[in-house]
Amino acid sequence: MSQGAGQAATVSLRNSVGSKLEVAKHGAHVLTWSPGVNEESVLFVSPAAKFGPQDAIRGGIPICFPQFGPRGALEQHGFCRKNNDWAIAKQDEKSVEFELKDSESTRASAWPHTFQVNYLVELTDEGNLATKMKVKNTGSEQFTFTCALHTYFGVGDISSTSVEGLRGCEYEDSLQGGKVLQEQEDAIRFEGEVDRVYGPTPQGDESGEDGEGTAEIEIKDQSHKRRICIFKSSSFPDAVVWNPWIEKSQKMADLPDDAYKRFVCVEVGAIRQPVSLQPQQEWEASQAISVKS
Ligand SMILES: O=P(O)(O)OC[C@H]1O[C@@H](O)[C@H](O)[C@@H](O)[C@@H]1O
Repeated sequence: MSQGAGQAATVSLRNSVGSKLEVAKHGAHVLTWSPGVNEESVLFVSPAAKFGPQDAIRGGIPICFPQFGPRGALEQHGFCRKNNDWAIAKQDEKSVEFELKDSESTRASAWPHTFQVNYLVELTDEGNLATKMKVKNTGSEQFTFTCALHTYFGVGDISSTSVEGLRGCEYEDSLQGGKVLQEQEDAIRFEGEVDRVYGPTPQGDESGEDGEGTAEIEIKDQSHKRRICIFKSSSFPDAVVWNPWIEKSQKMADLPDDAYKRFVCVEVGAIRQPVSLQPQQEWEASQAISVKS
């Protein structure tokens, strides 16, 4: 455990070809991921991010659980991302698994259930970032939850960035009070604030002919001349596309006013249809991210 991003206690992983990543114990929050030697992190972390015990870190991969956004009685995006009680369950050179169980404070919240979340973060031999989230109902009553891996992807310039793979998909437009629309475009481009929950999104094919599969969603970043490929399991049926643009950025104390130009959030999750777990039942979902030029 060391101090990363200036202030957070972190775990660092590095593979034999020089790929590396860093995860803060606070929130089991992936902060940086560099797929190649001497490459900058693909993930955006705000230069004004806060790392205190009560803060949600602005950037990287916050875990939204057991509530996505304002869809329930809890605070926005649930209590996991601000939680300091994550323990390290397992760790080796390539992976680290975090574990969070219900505590006095979670039981006193508007979601008072008995649960266990395990979150595995792995650096693959190819330098890709693979994550797996497991939720177990360890109590004696059924519960429901929504969740997301709220990834902030760094881009060279949001104006020459597009998100692809969602054409034909239904989405709730948060900027129009959740109005349900259907995506007409092959490429979602950014000329203002975008805040949408797509779902269910089309499934990709991890075993494609070239052995590399077909990503569900791709971010095309023309400035960096790269594509970020997002693979997700079917238990993450939904995907959020979010960029705050200028006015919202100006209102966010932990984001410089012009920082919206340098990231896009594509967040895989189980959002539109809450997941229901019976006592002792488990749920599991995964995401893998790779970068191609
Ligand atoms: O400021 P927060 O709580 O981290 O949320 C950031 C954004 O997170 C996104 O997931 C939501 O769709 C947006 O509506 C929200 O503004």
